[in-house]
Amino acid sequence: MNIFVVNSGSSSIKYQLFRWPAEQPVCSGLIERIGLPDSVISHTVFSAPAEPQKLQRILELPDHAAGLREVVNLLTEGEARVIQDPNDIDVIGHRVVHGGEEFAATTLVTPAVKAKIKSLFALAPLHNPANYLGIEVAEQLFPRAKQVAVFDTAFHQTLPAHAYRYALPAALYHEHGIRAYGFHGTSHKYVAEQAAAYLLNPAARIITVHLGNGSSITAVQGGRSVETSMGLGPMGGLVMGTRSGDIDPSIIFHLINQLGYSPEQVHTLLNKQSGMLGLTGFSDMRDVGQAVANGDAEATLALHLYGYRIRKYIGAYAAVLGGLDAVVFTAGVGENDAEVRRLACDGLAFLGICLDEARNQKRSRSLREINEPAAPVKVLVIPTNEELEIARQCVALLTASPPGPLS
Ligand SMILES: Nc1ncnc2c1ncn2[C@@H]1O[C@H](COP(=O)(O)OP(=O)(O)O)[C@@H](O)[C@H]1O
Ligand SMILES: CC(=O)OP(=O)(O)O
Ligand SMILES: [Mg+2]
Repeated sequence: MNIFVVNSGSSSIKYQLFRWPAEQPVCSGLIERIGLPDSVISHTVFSAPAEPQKLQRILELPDHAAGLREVVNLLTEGEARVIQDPNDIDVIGHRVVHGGEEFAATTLVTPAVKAKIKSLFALAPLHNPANYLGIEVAEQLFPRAKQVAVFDTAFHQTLPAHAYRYALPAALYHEHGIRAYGFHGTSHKYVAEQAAAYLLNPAARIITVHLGNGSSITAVQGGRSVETSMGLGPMGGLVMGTRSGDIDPSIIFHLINQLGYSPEQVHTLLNKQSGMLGLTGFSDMRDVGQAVANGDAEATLALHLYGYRIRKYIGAYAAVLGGLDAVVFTAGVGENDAEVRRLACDGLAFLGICLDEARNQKRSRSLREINEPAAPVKVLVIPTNEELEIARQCVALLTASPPGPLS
């Protein structure tokens, strides 16, 4: 069975092709800068034991449809070809960021599911429109494939009401669904399961720290999400690449009433111009690190603010869990940035979190422990793999109630 997983972002598409049941992908890739004249496709074909074959193309991809069409060409034509025809794809797994309260699990895409995803555009404006477009384009390009939606919010549907409700008039929840939903659930679930297996403890109390362009932190107990830092939409909580994370709501009214911002301008400010970009001029943590190395005082402050926010949440979530077995760092920043991990864990020895700086500095692409050997709490770096988790969930859905032969 060929499963193609699509993770459409606002300006990028990540993808992997799996020939199930092998969990090593046949190929994977990333399209960046969609909509700009110099879009970049980085495509890798895996053919172990040979070295992976990598190719990169810079071309103009005006939109996601053009991007996915180019991927289909790579899959079916030329030197990197891995399938004969788009009809060889049996299943497409789509990452969908916001699923509201409707979707606690992976689901087949139907017109009603698409309508629901569309109705949530306003709550996840950087993500759901791109996810929706990815589904529409995939339906055209792969007409024979089953389309499956895997929601970032699904893993967090286990949050208790005292965690997901806001202290607002109750009707806003009952009539309008205003509550915390939580995001990056596929990633938090994937790394929490890896950590529990590593600890040989399915009941483990784990804090998973997903630090990518968007960032969030989750408290997991016995494999279930019990608290998470993002709320109604993917804006609250930690400091991110371009999003502010937690702010006092009175700032919004000050911006509008005193400084003349329109609601749209505030929205753009908090989503696209804040976070590390707003503080330093750089949204990419590698650029921030370089600025810090060059002695930039604002960048140094921003990095401390970023680490401090994570530390504050780790303390809070240790209290939520009533103790702690492991802290897991994952995603682009969490997996690669030793200084961020050091700042996030600084001063937490009283909770049993003691980093071993030599282990923290080591680089590796697999699960590793970075705590002092005798420390009571494991601190782990675990590479996330949202695409693999999405493929697994597609298989689980389709084999639970098989609608017919799959391949
Ligand atoms: N070697 C590195 N050191 C520090 N940060 C890194 C490194 N590699 C990647 N990153 C960070 O990871 C971020 C992207 O993470 P990723 O998980 O791919 O995010 P997203 O899925 O949200 O695009 C980049 O913005 C960059 O800041
Ligand atoms: C939900 C979210 O913030 O996703 P990403 O990190 O991919 O932007
Ligand atoms: Mg991501």
